[in-house]
Amino acid sequence: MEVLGRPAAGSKDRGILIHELVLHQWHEYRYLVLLAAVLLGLVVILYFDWRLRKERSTSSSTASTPECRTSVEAGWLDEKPKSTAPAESEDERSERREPYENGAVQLPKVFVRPRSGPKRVTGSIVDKRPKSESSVTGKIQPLVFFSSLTGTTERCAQSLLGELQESFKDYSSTIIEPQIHDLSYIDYDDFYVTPPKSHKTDEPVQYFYLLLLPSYNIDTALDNFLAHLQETHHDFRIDTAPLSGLAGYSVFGFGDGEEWSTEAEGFCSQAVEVDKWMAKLTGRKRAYPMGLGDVKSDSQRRLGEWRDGVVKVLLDIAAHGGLGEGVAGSGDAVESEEEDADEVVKLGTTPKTGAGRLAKRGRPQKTSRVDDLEDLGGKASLQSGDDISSQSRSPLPIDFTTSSLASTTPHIPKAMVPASSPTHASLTKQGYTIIGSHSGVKICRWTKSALRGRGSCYKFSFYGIKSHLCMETTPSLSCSNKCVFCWRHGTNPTGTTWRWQVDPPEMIFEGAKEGHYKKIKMMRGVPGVRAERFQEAMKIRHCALSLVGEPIFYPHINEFVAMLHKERISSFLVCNAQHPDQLAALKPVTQLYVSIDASNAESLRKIDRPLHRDYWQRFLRCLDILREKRFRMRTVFRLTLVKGFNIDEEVEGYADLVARGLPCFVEIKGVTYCGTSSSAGAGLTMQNVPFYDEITSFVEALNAALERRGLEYGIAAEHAHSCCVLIASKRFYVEEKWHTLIDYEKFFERLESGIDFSPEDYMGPPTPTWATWGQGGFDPADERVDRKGKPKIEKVR
Ligand SMILES: Cc1cc2nc3c(=O)[nH]c(=O)nc-3n(C[C@H](O)[C@H](O)[C@H](O)COP(=O)(O)O)c2cc1C
Ligand code: SF4
Repeated sequence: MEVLGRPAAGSKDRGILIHELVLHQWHEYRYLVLLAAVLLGLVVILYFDWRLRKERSTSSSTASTPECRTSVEAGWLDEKPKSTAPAESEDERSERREPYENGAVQLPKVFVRPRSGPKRVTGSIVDKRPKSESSVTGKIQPLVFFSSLTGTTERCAQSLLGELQESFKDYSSTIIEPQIHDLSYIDYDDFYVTPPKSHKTDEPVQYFYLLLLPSYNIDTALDNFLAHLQETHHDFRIDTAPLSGLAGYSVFGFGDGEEWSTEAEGFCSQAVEVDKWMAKLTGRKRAYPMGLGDVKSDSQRRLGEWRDGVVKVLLDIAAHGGLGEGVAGSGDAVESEEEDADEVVKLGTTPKTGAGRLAKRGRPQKTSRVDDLEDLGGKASLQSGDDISSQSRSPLPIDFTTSSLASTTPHIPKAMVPASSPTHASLTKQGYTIIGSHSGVKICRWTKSALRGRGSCYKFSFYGIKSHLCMETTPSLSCSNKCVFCWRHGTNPTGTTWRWQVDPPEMIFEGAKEGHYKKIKMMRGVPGVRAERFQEAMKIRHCALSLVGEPIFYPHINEFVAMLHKERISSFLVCNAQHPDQLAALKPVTQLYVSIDASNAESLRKIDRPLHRDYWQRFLRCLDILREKRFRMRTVFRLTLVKGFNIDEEVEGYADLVARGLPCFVEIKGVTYCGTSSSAGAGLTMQNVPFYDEITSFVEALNAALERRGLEYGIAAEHAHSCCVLIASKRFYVEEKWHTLIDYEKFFERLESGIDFSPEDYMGPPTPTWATWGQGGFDPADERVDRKGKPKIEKVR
């Protein structure tokens, strides 16, 4: 082993020698080596720096997105060119910058210097909000919105408008004169889905909404507004904050502090809710805190304070181009946890969470869709005294097609028209008898006229219905339209879904008959009432389910109609073509109408002002359903002509609709002007009522258009006195004579037989000659009188 160790010892000595030599050299030259290394490093750094400068000055083609700009870089990019070119104006500069903001022009690539050590983040927070959200561009247009039932809020809104106009008159370069809108008469889609479009394309405008709202714990139009805000927020097709383009908004609520002393008890509860939804829809752009005023004490003072605050904010936005951080008193856009808490309900926590929270406010409690159904049925049975099994046997045909997940349907359904409500008072004043909580009955002027032997309405001339034997009623005072010609004086409840307590059909039927007979009896002492007619009138033979509202909206409409038929009362049911599912489920009635108020979607939107967004699809589906039903019951299109709305150039469109629905009859009628403030608010005046000549010209044109399409129709009858003409299918033209009358006895016989039957099976005798086209349509057995009761000579065309 020693022999082997020798060579190893020699090589070790050599290694030590080399090591010592290197060490010696290092000590000798170390300063020189270090100096050379430092110099080399400097040269390398200078080289890269030169390369970078050269690249910056020549490159113009590599991309960078605006989001990538740090504040320093942004400063560099926006720096004025150091050339000798003439100075740019601000407009020119903004024009030059605009393409960067659009991302249309590509910016020079920013060189990122490699760094050693931990990563350092520099620059300001990148604002990813849309431009419209973070700053105001162009002029500001304040819009005052109000809702009012008894006029208080309207008056305050009008004077606020004047004060705002005065405040901003010297700021016309930045603030456009404020405007006012009644929430009952605007199309929500125009203002509350996205902000309105500015008419002046050259001048960008941003809107500032000021909402003045009362609160009602009964159903009013405000419930629809709230439902619209909620549905818009939850609509999966649109952004959850589609109003973020507004410059800002603020709400002022009016309430009664004596009755509802605290917010928890419901003081200004609806204004509070609107404010909450507006915060969501605008992406939290509450520009000034909500104001609340007690109409019994401090509302004027509070409104004044709120107005001053809002004016300051508006001037501030106009001056600084945005809400900024420090608007006095506004705080954060979220004023309470409520706005977020609601999201929790939406995302699926138990409905009780939301219910408890909202109950605090004294407003309807949110619940799930399943709860809505069960509760509605359950409550209905409790209300009516029906047993639970009978309720569960007949589920309510509620229309959920437009209801959202977080429905506004109250947990405890409210009365549609409570006895204490202004709607009740208004309808009673108009002569309606309110039955239960959602139905009404009224005797019409033709019933009174027939009792006095002064003529029946067109239904006698066309179908053989004597007006004094006819009851006009509706099981639903609510409907899903806001027609410009509606008689309801704008106060009635409207809704896309049935969300009220449900009265049993027996109660409505008994109540309607009682109310009708009571009114007939009141005619006993009226001069001219004929004894025999009075006697006859004490047995109702016909029922027009058409008064106001939407009869098929009532969940038990089929049961109600069956009760009429059981007592051999014929049924004429008019619906507004907005509820196809209910229409499809409707069992035979004597005559089924759909209102055809326009020939195209745009015109229908203007005249019927439907609440359903898919109103036109619903309308067309109803026509298809009517077409299917045409061999099972008499089907009718009812056209109500309103001059300036739905007559001009619409003949061909109406003819197309007839071709689609193939109704047995088409009734064409001129609108009746009811002279209410609501019709005036809708832009309707006496000028919109067509003359009978205009009606007849339209009818002739429509008849010709049907003929051109090869459709077998003809003008069958007229009743000039009601401005009404009947076009009928040739199915009712037998042996050279129109047979538009109905054989009611045959109708009941067929119905009771349980065997399928068609309209021809209960076709009556020929239409009387005096009622046919060209004869005027006034029954010669009656006496025609003028408004003062003086005999009048019937003019025959
Ligand atoms: C039937 C009815 C219900 C009301 N409900 C409430 C309510 O729940 N909370 C509230 O603060 N005020 C309530 N009020 C008071 C009104 O909001 C208040 O009178 C308001 O000024 C009415 O405004 P308007 O005249 O513009 O319709 C109610 C008033 C009535 C007649
Ligand atoms: S459908 Fe009838 S009740 Fe409803 S708004 Fe139109 S006219 Fe009035």
